Amino acid sequence: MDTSQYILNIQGLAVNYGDFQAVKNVGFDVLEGEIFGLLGPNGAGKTSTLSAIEGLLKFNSGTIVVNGYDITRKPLHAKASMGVQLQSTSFQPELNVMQILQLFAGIYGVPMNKQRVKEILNEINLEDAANKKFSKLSGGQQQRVSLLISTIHNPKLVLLDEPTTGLDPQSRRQLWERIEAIRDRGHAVLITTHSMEEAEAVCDRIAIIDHGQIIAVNTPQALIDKHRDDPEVIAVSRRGKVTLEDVFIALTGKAVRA
Ligand SMILES: Nc1ncnc2c1ncn2[C@@H]1O[C@H](COP(=O)(O)OP(=O)(O)OP(=O)(O)O)[C@@H](O)[C@H]1O
Repeated sequence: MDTSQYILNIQGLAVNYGDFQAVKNVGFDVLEGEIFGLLGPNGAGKTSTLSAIEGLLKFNSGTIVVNGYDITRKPLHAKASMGVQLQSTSFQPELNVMQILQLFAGIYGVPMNKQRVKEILNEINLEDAANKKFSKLSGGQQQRVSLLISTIHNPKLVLLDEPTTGLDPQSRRQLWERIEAIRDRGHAVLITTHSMEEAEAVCDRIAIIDHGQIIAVNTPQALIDKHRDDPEVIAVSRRGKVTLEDVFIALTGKAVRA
């Protein structure tokens, strides 16, 4: 495959906290125009992997290349190629949406006058929110604003850490459509989620990580097809239909993680 299609390439990634190996020899690629899901039980190593990609965490070995830039050797270029969805708590609650968008546009060096802010809020059906304080928006509206900010500088790679947690079904579906729209504009999207329904619905490919190691990478459907007849999958499947969640539980075990 033409390696220029890889927006993110990770090889041999290891993250240790003291003597504890949280991420072991992790490798995967995210391609231009795909939504890639990183799935795993609590404590599997998803956030550690994401933090390493974001340049927030010094990793012990391996390479991470974003848009052709090695995160260790060319951190500024690599970071400029990424958009990270910040948690709602990262925003100043006293600022209104217009001020927040202009603040982040300024940080990224993107020209953004009031007219442009209104236009992009219009695109996400939030035209009435410009003068509202961020803290007064609903959870779904806050997520839409933070998704918008993650793409404000048109990054090649967008990193979304559990973007729909806590949203009602309508807001969740609307956010899925927005994430797909980001993909369809040619961005690569890396998403973590605990919702297998979400992964099945929006991810083009997924990787399952457990105890710091990647144990499967494929399209959701290919993983279901590959494992549908496994005795462990049949044992956990409910109501006769094999889902991605059944495969996930069969591969990672039924035990609840601490
Ligand atoms: N700063 C730290 N110091 C020590 N151990 C840590 C630290 N951060 C994470 N860990 C441990 O590393 C492992 C991986 O954690 P990580 O947060 O990457 O998992 P995760 O897959 O994102 O989990 P979750 O789904 O619960 O968010 C866990 O066992 C966690 O307890």
